[in-house]
Amino acid sequence: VDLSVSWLGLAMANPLYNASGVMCRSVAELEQVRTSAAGAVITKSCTPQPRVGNPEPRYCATPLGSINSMGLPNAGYPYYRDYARSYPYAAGKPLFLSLSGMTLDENLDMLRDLAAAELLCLPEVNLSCPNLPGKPQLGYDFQACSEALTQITRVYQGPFGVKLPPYFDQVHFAQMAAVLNAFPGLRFVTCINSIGNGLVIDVERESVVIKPKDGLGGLGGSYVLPTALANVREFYRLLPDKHVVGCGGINSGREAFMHILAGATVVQIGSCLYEEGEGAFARILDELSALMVQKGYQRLDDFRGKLKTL
Ligand SMILES: O=C(O)c1[nH]c(=O)[nH]c(=O)c1I
Repeated sequence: VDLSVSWLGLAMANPLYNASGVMCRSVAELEQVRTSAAGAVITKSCTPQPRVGNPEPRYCATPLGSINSMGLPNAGYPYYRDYARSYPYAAGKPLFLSLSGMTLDENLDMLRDLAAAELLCLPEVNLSCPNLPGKPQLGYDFQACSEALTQITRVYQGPFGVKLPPYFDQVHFAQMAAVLNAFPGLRFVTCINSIGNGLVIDVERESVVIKPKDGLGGLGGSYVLPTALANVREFYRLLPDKHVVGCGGINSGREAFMHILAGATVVQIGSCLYEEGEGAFARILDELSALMVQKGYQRLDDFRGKLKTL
């Protein structure tokens, strides 16, 4: 079967890569992804200066997924920009740069520099970090998103994307789509970021499992799959001129198939990659291929976006 994807002027051998935040904070980790079976690489969301992030424990895996309140620990924008400078684009795996400034000005400063650097990587602007105490998720403030995107498209004229939080209301889907459709330069949306502010409890210890925010953190893994699929399908319908990147709950070829059936052009793995390591890429791709063979599909376009309704 042919797992290749052609989008945004990029050619990918397969639709699978890491979700920002997982296996992507250091060059060593980024190289682990790049030299794995993954079809692309994305960096950890960054701020202009390095950040230590929240106190530990700040990540915990559970049978149904994960909870994290990392607090945007990262090596700082220059570190990732320099990686992007020396990145071997000719090897055929695109590089995405995730940006998550603490303020709009921080995002504009990073994007201005990125525009001037004329690199082949593509920005994914994070509108949805749920773990910065006192900071609301920009993605839930439609007016603020519209203003931010207006300024972003002024300083960055190239193709870019945004990482969205999950939405849970059809009016919100429509309102956010109306904001996003006003920006032709915005070429993709990544749905979804973790479901913010969940609470995991350890019965034996009668305690929360992560330190920040008295235990509140973003949920990932199987917990979020139906919500992720809903966000992919709704934005696939509402943003006809843009791509949707699927993220959330992909543990096997079956969930990757679901995301693509719902309309995703490419898909990212987070919790599963964190727990299993880079071998997850080859395993999931093999499972997706086997499923396609079973169903008689030759390529991803044979079923992408063709989820049936009743
Ligand atoms: O806590 C984090 O670093 C984090 N964690 C997430 O689950 N999503 C995000 O966008 C971020 I920036």
